[in-house]
Amino acid sequence: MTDPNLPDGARAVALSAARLAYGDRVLWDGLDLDVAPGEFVAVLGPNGSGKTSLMRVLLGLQKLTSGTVRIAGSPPGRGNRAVGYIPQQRALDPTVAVRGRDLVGLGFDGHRWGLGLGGMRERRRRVDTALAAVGATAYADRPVGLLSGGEQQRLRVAQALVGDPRVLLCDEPLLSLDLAHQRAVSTLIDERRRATGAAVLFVTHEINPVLPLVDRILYLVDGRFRVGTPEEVMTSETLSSLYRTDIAVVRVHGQIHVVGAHGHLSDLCEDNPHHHLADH
Ligand SMILES: Nc1ncnc2c1ncn2[C@@H]1O[C@H](COP(=O)(O)OP(=O)(O)OP(=O)(O)O)[C@@H](O)[C@H]1O
Repeated sequence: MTDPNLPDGARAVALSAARLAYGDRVLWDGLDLDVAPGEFVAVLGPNGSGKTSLMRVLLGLQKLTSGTVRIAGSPPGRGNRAVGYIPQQRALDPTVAVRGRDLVGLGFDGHRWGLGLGGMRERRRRVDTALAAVGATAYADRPVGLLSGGEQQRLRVAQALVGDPRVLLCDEPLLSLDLAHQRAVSTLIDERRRATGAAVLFVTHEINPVLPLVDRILYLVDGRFRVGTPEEVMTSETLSSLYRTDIAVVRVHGQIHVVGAHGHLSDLCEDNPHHHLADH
């Protein structure tokens, strides 16, 4: 938990009394969330509960209906370079001819190095390092449209990391990656937050692949939410109260399984990784 006496700039993310509504539809209200540097917060919830909308608020693409939001002490938006973003996976059109290396370079542009010779050299060095970190060096010069979904996703991770963000927003970044690359990408994100103190907000439908990394969970359901450690949030009592129905949370071999009493909770999805493919 963040020290309440910390100044705003010492918090990676500070949401206070945040409310987001589209017309009559309230996605969340009274949301207070301080994320400390280096903290890993998983954002969970069924389809439509407002996880991506939260990312959009933190990116400055969506205004809060009321309340305040600060990223590293400043308002979110284009001028705030503290944020790296790994968007939801969407396959790129095969005709996209931009090279992976250039895609990653976009994540660096606008940073403090300028375009002088030294800046260009630094840019190249950083891009090479980021490409190597995600294992994408071998295909960095190929057109991204021709790469597989998993290869494209690894480039997006490199793009988000190349600018050394203080906050890393990840919207289901493991989707479409095979198990080995899921591990590689989660390890990379984890190493980065430990090395640089970047805070991580990680939207996911599947908590188990990242459970060992998670400090706290923000669980959103139908306008209600709970923030706490996995031990506090992932309990039958808390989830039953959030979903307003009987839910059993079972821990098996260090994994968490969520079972709805009437089998209608596929949206919970820890046991059903396929549901969201239909939505995006
Ligand atoms: N600009 C908008 N105007 C009106 N409604 C919107 C807008 N953006 C999102 N919504 C609605 O807000 C709700 C939350 O959407 P959001 O994408 O944040 O959910 P999510 O939790 O990320 O869902 P999923 O798990 O399906 O990705 C949805 O019902 C969506 O239709």
